[in-house]
Amino acid sequence: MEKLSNGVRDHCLISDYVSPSAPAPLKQPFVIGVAGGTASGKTTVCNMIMSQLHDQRVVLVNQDSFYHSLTKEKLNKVHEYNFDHPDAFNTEVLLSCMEKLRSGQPVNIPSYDFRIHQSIESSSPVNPGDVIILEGILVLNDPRVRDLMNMKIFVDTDADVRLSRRIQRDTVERGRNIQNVLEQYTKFVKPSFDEYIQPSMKYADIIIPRGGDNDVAIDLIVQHIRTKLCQHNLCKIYSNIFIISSTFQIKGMHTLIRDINTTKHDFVFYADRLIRLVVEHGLGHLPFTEKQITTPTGSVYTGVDFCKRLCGVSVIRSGESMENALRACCNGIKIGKILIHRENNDGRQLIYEKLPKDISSRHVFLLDPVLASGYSAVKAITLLLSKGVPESHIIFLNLIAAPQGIHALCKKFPMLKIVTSEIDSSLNEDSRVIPGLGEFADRYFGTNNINSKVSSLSTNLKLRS
Ligand SMILES: Nc1ncnc2c1ncn2[C@@H]1O[C@H](COP(=O)(O)OP(=O)(O)O)[C@@H](O)[C@H]1O
Ligand SMILES: Nc1ccn([C@@H]2O[C@H](COP(=O)(O)O)[C@@H](O)[C@H]2O)c(=O)n1
Ligand SMILES: [Mg+2]
Repeated sequence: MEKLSNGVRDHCLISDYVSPSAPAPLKQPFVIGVAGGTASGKTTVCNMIMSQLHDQRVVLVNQDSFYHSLTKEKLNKVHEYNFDHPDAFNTEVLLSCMEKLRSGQPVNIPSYDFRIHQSIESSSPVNPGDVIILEGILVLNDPRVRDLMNMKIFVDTDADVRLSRRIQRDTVERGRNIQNVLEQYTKFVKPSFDEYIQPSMKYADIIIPRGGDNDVAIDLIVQHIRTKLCQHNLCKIYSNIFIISSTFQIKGMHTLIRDINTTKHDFVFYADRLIRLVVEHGLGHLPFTEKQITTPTGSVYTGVDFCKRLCGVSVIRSGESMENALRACCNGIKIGKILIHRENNDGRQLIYEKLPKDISSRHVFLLDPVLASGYSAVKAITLLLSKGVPESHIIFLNLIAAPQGIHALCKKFPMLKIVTSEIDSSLNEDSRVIPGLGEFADRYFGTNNINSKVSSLSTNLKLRS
């Protein structure tokens, strides 16, 4: 009899439990905010990102479009107007447009003419995208706007460079003379930068020094957006794939475990941290019953009772690396094993299995850190089904999944749940995940040698002879 880490014994029937409402899959658009001082290169960076992606699922919204039009009185005293103060923008309209885009509705974004300080008649229709980039000097200043964002970027360019660019741009493109630009800069632009824009840099997840000159930063952002687009597609097609929400901590752990130069010690440490997160997320998909308890203050607390008829099944060898995390969360959990031999790219043979006898009455966590083509996983899941485990009681936990594997499993087993931490781009000709991390088991258990390091490098990079 097994015991969960809360010490409660295994006594409940699965039918006592209700299914949890599944955490919302990644269906809402991914919103990226790009802030920075005037002429730091925000518009240039966003245009570069847009043209590199060349994808209509990515839409760009400029905060400039939401400037209040100046009344006649204000126009007469335009040199006294502060265009760099938060009140210069109609943030209510910006928020309502962003909400509409986020909920999948098209919007008309106003067009603004810097020469006449007015919104002009024609507005631009913007279709809802999977990724929305919102760019402008103050987009990180207002908490309501900030809260819409999944990723915040600040373009940080030297003030002298910005001033010289602004003089150039505003005299050529915005109908100003040098005298106007300098006066406005000293009176309003610089003080507002110091008061509102510079302090908003602390909210940024990414700071891009040198703006459009920083090819490396732009490449990274483009790559990240491509990943998000791929995830959006898969999550739109399948409701049974769950990606743990990405944070820069998680991205950092992935960066370490994927790096060919990471030592075994660090690989194990960071893989273990990620595995623990995936296991905890997977546990959130188990059914539960409502439960009331009394606290030491004599008050009643209404909570939930975990499902206790669980087991793990690890796919030897790499799946064994996930056993400790599962044991740490579910004290005394039974863990079965499956050994599957890869015969060629698409052939898989079941070599060995040892599973709990009563597995058909348990919720099963299938453990394998990398989902590539899905052939091994299909073999493992087919075995579990043949033992009487209901498809809906299988939760497949892994760290990295390739789109091919997700398609294969989600199509064949629509009731199965897959919980992963990142979806990679594809498979190479050898059916290995790319960018991937090489042979997980070899790196985790320290059985890789220099030759295998070189061979994994050559499959990933195609070394010149
Ligand atoms: N890396 C760069 N090198 C040279 N000029 C640049 C660079 N980035 C932007 N510019 C120019 O500087 C001006 C301001 O850039 P822009 O992207 O409009 O900044 P922002 O939107 O932050 O105000 C534009 O005229 C642009 O062409
Ligand atoms: N009528 C206007 C409206 C705005 N400005 C200035 O534009 C700057 C914001 O645009 P960036 O592309 O430079 O980020 C802001 O600093 C305002 O001073 C303006 O001059 N006239
Ligand atoms: Mg701009």
